[in-house]
Amino acid sequence: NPNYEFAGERYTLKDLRDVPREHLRLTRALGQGAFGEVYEGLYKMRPGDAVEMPVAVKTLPELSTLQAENDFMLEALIMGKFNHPNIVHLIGVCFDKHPRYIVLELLSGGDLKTFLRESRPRNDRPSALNMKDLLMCCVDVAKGCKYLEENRFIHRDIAARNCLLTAKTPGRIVKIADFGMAREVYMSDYYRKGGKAMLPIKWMPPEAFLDGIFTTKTDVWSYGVLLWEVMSLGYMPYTGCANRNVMSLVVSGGRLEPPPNCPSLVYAIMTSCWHPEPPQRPDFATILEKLAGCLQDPETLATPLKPMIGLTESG
Ligand SMILES: CN1CCN(c2ccc(C(=O)Nc3n[nH]c4c3C=[N+](C(=O)[C@H](O)c3ccccc3)C4)cc2)CC1
Repeated sequence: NPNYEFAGERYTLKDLRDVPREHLRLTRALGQGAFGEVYEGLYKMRPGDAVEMPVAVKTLPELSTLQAENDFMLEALIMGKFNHPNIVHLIGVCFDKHPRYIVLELLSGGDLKTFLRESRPRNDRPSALNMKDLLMCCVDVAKGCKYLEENRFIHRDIAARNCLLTAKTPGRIVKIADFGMAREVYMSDYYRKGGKAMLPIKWMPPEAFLDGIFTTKTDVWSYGVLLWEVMSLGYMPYTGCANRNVMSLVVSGGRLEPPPNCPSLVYAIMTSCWHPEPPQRPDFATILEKLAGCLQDPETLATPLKPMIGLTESG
């Protein structure tokens, strides 16, 4: 069993529950296969059971590089470490042979970015969402981020595309669901800087894309951009602006404008997450307090949702 060093701790595969392949059956590709190799499946927890548990199954293509194998395994090890209602739960792995499977909690509502875009008000249907719905989504993600912060885990890719919903209907819960594998979905969100890994520049603070410095305050900055994504109902940040222009804009103090009708209390949280000095950015406990304040402010809650008009945006 290879050991893995991560965040100062040692992991081995034996710590993960082994799911017998014969107790698992894949039923359909999820999200029109948009998420690469992720399937819905049914898992017979105990052989004699009549009931089968719906699950999501991530598969590793048979022809994968050793690096991909390791990334896949590391993702399972990382997720196996977490136990929080706002982080997608790992059920187990099938690593005995190819194709390798990671078996995860099924979230049937799809990703947060798609959900927001689908929820934009249309003339035939005013938005199904209100400000409270949006703020509750933000609270869920902040709770997941606070848990990661407490566990000294730096996510590095907090964004609406990497969050999933249990359902689209009220009572929905948002969970952080991607630890490095979902990025092929929104490739345009990533930028190849100097031939190195693809970087989500529009979600990164200056110290990260300039000096490769990642701390929990990196995730705070990204969370501020996620707030903007939610309040804009799923727009691409810095609409129409190329990544390298975003870098120079942000370095010289430029920031995202408030989305239309964004309550000032919420915009104030975003801008606090985008402080140039990492230590000056709030921690997630503070962010949650500020969000609680927004949820108790009648004027904020009464703000109607209005999508951005004018600029068409990509992605
Ligand atoms: C009409 N709509 C069409 C779209 N539809 C969907 C679309 C996608 C999903 C889906 O992927 N659900 C997942 N549940 N658990 C995991 C999932 C993905 N995981 C992963 O680990 C993926 O890598 C991942 C991670 C973060 C974000 C996306 C994908 C773990 C569910 C419903 C609902 C009905």
